[in-house]
Amino acid sequence: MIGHSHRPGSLNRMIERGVVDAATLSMEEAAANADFIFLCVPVGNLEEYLEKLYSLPLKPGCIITDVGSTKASVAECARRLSKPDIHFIGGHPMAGSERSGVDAASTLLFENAYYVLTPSPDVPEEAYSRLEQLLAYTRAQIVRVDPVMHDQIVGAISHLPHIIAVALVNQVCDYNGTNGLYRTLAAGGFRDITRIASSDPLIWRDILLSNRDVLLSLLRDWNDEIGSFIGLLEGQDGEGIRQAFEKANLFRGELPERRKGAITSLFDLYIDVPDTPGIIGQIATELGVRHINLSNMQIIESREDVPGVMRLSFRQEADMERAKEHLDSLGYSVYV
Ligand SMILES: NC(=O)C1=CN([C@@H]2O[C@H](COP(=O)(O)OP(=O)(O)OC[C@H]3O[C@@H](n4cnc5c(N)ncnc54)[C@H](O)[C@@H]3O)[C@@H](O)[C@H]2O)C=CC1
Ligand SMILES: O=C(O)C(=O)Cc1ccc(O)cc1
Repeated sequence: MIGHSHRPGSLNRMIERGVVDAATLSMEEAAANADFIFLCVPVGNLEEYLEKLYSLPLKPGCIITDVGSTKASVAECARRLSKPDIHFIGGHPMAGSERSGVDAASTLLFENAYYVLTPSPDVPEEAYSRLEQLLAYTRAQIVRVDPVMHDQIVGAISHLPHIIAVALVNQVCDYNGTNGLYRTLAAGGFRDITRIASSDPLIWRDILLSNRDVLLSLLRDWNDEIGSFIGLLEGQDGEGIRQAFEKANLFRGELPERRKGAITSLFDLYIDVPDTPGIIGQIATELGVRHINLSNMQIIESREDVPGVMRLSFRQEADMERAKEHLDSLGYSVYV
């Protein structure tokens, strides 16, 4: 497997982390003789990369795919460029995080996640199954979807929530300008539900612009939803509020529980610990020596001399379970 990046620093990190066998600054060199080419650049750079690739003498039968978060624009570009012996199959692994760069790479990232493929009708079944077989190594579940429908669905379940998270954080940030207590008290749950607001600004600029029409329509619907809450409050309509929560509870209760989705869930453990100096380091070391990957840790109540509750967040359920077992055995009170 050959990695290509335009940044020399990334090449060393790819090799050091064992993500690729060889790395090069030359796209031509990386693409020559490839059976599969994965484009993992921001959505706004996909077209320029596709154009460069289609102008090269690629291996006949080569499959080009991408991992971009929108699928309609790249599908349209590939349709325009199409060549008989080169097959483009758009892809979107629906897992990831707010982190970026090769240092965020993980072999388990796509395990049990949905991986959407959006082949155009003229892609031969033989080529589609070759890509499917390769992706089987990620242990993701492949789902075949039309690119336009993909953008509508992912717009609603991933892109719109990112906009809402950013708008919510920015609204509170503006209030905080007048009274710094907003930031202090926004610890905990507010931080959790707005995690995705920390996503990479340039990656998300491209995603939102690429899915602009879908998002404009979704945002108008969002305005209506918020407008209806304004109406309920203005009319002091308690029954309407109850019904809105009940409808949401019902639909949310039907969501698949422990499955990776377009927005990654974290698996949390809570431990009763005294808030003493060094406690965070002590627990992190315990988990580190057992190679248990921790995503985040936080003391929720941190007044001096009062027992604190520490929250440990894991990206993998298995890591959370191993951590619980180990910390239990050390005598900590651990809650899921
Ligand atoms: N972050 C996530 O969780 C997910 C991201 N995606 C998609 O994956 C793609 C890559 O995103 P991430 O891996 O998050 O970002 P990343 O920042 O880790 O990777 C982007 C790569 O593109 C390179 N790059 C940036 N600007 C470039 C330019 N002008 N020309 C050439 N290369 C350039 C960067 O050097 C970097 O190697 C995006 O299309 C994104 O929509 C898809 C699923 C999940
Ligand atoms: O941080 C998260 O949970 C994400 O939302 C990750 C993500 C980002 C972009 C995608 O197209 C899919 C998943």
